[in-house]
Order: sequence, then C-alpha cells, then structure tokens
Amino acid sequence: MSDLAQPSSRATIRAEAARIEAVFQAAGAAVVDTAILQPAEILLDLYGEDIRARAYVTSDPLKGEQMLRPDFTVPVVQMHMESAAEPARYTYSGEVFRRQEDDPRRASEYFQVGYEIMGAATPAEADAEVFALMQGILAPLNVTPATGDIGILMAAIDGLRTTDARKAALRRHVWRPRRFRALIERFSGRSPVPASRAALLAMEDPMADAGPLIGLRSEAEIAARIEALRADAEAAPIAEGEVALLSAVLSVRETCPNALERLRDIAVDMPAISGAVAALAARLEALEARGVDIAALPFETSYGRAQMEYYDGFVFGFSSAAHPDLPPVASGGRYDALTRRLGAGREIPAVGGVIRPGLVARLSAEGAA
Ligand SMILES: N[C@@H](Cc1c[nH]c[nH+]1)C(=O)O
Repeated sequence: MSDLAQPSSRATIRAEAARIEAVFQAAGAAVVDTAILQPAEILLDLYGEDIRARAYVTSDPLKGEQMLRPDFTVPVVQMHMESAAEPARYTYSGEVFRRQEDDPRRASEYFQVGYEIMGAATPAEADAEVFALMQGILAPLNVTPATGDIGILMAAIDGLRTTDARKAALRRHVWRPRRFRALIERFSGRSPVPASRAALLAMEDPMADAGPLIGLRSEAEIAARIEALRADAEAAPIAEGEVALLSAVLSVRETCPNALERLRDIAVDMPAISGAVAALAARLEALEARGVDIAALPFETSYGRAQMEYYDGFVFGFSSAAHPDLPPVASGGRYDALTRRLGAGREIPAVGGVIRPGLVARLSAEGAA
C-alpha cells in the first residue's frame, strides 16, 4: 500500500470545497459565512471541555476575549436563532482552527464545508437527508461509515435511579469515557471513595483547618463543594442491575438492524431509553427510504463520545478505509439542545455535518494515481 500523497495545495482544496458547496446549494442550502474571530466568552462554553482546551484564544482591547472559530456550527446557530428563524438549510466553507496537543501530524488549521438543517419538522428525515447527502458526495472514495446516537446514551443516564447531581456529572463526562467509567465505579460503590476525600469529609470543620485562601475559589464556593461531596457520600449506590444495563447499552456495536433489536430488548428492562430507541427506528426507516443500505450500516452506541460535546442525538462519520488513522473525512450530528442554549429558551430541531475538502482531495488524488 502506497503512502498517502502529500497534502494538497490550498488552491486544490479551495476548488474541492467549491465543488462540494455547489452540491449542498443544489440540495437547497443558502450560503452563509461567519467571522473568523468569534467572542470566546459567550461561545466557548458551548463547545465543552475538549474544544475549550484547544481553541486559540486571544484578547482584544475593545471586544474582550476572542477566539479563532473552532467550527461553524455554533456561530451559524447563533445567527439563525437571532434572525426570524424560519426553517432553513445552510452551507458554508472555510477554515477552522484547533490546537493539536498530542499529534503534530494533525492539522491545527483546516477547511470544512458544511451543511446544516434547522427547524425541519421531522427529525428522522433531516438526519437521513444529511447522512445520505454526504454519503453520495463521498461515494467515489473508499470510506467507511460509522453511526451512533448520543440521545440513547443520555436517556440511559437519565433513567438511572440516583441523585440529579450524579446524573449531571455522568452527562457532563459522557465525552470522556475513562472518567465516565471511573464515576460509574464510584457511584455504584465498586471503587472506594478516594482517601483524601474521605479524610476531608471526616473533619468536623474543614474550613477551620484550612490555611489562608490562595486559589481562585471563594470560601463560599469551597464550602458549597464540600457540602455537595457530603451529600454525594450519603447517596445510595447505583444498583448492580442498573450498572449492568447501562454497560449493555454502551457496548452495543452491530449492524443497524441488529443494534435496534438489541436496544429494544434492553429497553424492556430500561424503559427510559424507549423514546430514543423509537427515534432510532424512525431514522433507520428514513435512511432506507433514501436508499442507504442499513443492513450493512454499522451502529455503535459509544460512537461520537470523542466528538463535539453539543451533540445530543444522531451522530455519524466517514473514515478512509485505507487510512483509518486519518481524521474522519466527514462527520456530524444532531444538536437540538445547542439551539435552546443560543435561543434564549426557544429550541428547534437541528442537524448537520461537515466534509473536509483537504482530505477528499488527498484521497481522490491517491485513487487517481
Ligand atoms: N461543527 C462540527 C460538524 C458539524 C456540523 N454540523 C453538525 N456537526 C465539527 O466541526 O466537527
């Protein structure tokens, strides 16, 4: 197998981006653009921990903290929610910026061409439209699809019989599978409370024994945190049976029809996921109606747990079959809750995805060589 061709020139990537954007326009999308400099204080939290750590942030004397846009979806949603917000399809093309902390071979600046559907009445159909459109564009390349559903994961967490604080912690850390597993171990009593925490909670008056305040947190914040730890220490462990059901949900990894059957079985004992499983069934029907071969389409409940933290439903990606170590050539998902956070309480259904024209150009060049 030959090595991957050199990265394409910027002119080639721009031409590829224009070609893909034209396909999105033909599908009904209006072209939008966003500023490269975005207000970090307002938007950065919406991306979650991973992107927060990787955004290029700089300070502007007049506008405050600014960042180089880490993606288009958040600014496009913001624009849509501020406008009249009729149902709409959008496309955009341009560079995004994310620091690479571990792998110097990964680009910290690259092109994306995106497609977003906001306010569509039938979520399953909008999910299928985005997926089928991207699959069609990538058809000449040797790519492998992956799908998942963050909504099923979140519903499984919500269904646990435990405190709201514990559910919130699990939801927040769904994106960090190792941390998530450690929390489950602790909340189910399988791993002991860390010794330093046990010692802290055993103190009569931890604040009195503390030295002078030197950190960023105020005394009230520290006291509230200790109180939360105390309440947590008193909460009953999550039952073994529930942990087993959650693990069963997390480990589903099958073709779509088999995954659906497996999840329906689990839902008998875990009715909290029934609604999300029905949404998966509706999506599969919509995908099939668009000609997607769902019998061969993989589904993995844990897929997407390392992607954008605003996803809350369908998630998907396409990776190069010959170069699985490359980042996904395309990826996307549903992000209804993000529209609520940017819409001052008003929520609309929204789903979309991006293609990386730089990777499309490289893979096409390799295929043609
Ligand atoms: N903005 C996402 C891709 C996406 C677009 N729409 C939905 N998801 C990303 O940069 O990974």
